Amino acid sequence: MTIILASASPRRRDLLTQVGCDFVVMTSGVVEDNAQAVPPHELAVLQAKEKALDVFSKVQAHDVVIGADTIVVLDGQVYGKPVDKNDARRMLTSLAGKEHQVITGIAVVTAKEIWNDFVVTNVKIGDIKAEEIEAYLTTGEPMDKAGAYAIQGMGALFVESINGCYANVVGLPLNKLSELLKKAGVKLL
Ligand SMILES: Cc1cn([C@H]2C[C@H](O)[C@@H](COP(=O)(O)OP(=O)(O)OP(=O)(O)O)O2)c(=O)[nH]c1=O
Repeated sequence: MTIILASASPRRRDLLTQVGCDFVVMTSGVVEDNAQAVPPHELAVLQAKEKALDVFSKVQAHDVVIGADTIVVLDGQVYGKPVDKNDARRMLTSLAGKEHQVITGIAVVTAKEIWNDFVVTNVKIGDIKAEEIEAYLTTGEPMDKAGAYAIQGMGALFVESINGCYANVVGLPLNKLSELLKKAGVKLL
């Protein structure tokens, strides 16, 4: 049995490595569509499942595949990764001074069953000056992150408080993952 992380995200690799998991990475060919007409938590779960199932179709039947999808939700509106600098500017401007939700959908797929769930973390962004947004954009950090910020990077300068799982914001809710892996018969400890 091999544990396979169906993700191109370096953050997810780091988080899984942090908890001593022995795994390999295979990226899925799934194209995300955050405009689908389903509630945000369902969207995250749906896309996590799609990524995991796509990879599962290419591996051995006894393997275990983990997929995840992280989105930012502000007043019911879903923010994925920004398409360009203008999009990132728009996201950061609207997140400033408000609380939003970071939702990660997670799926663990085996030949027997698909276990899936999602985790919500509330994040309050403080007031940000326009010039700070411009300076942050020049770092390039926002571009591959949902909501255009990275709590684990310079984006931490904007985060006033969080309520909930930190790893969930970075892209992989480790406590929830452990719960799903146990159901699939995989123990990390
Ligand atoms: C909010 C936030 C998101 N992110 C990242 C985590 C995810 O990599 C990314 C959300 O995009 P995702 O579409 O969830 O993941 P991905 O495209 O990077 O990787 P894959 O689909 O192959 O698994 O945003 C941070 O790194 N820090 C943060 O604070």
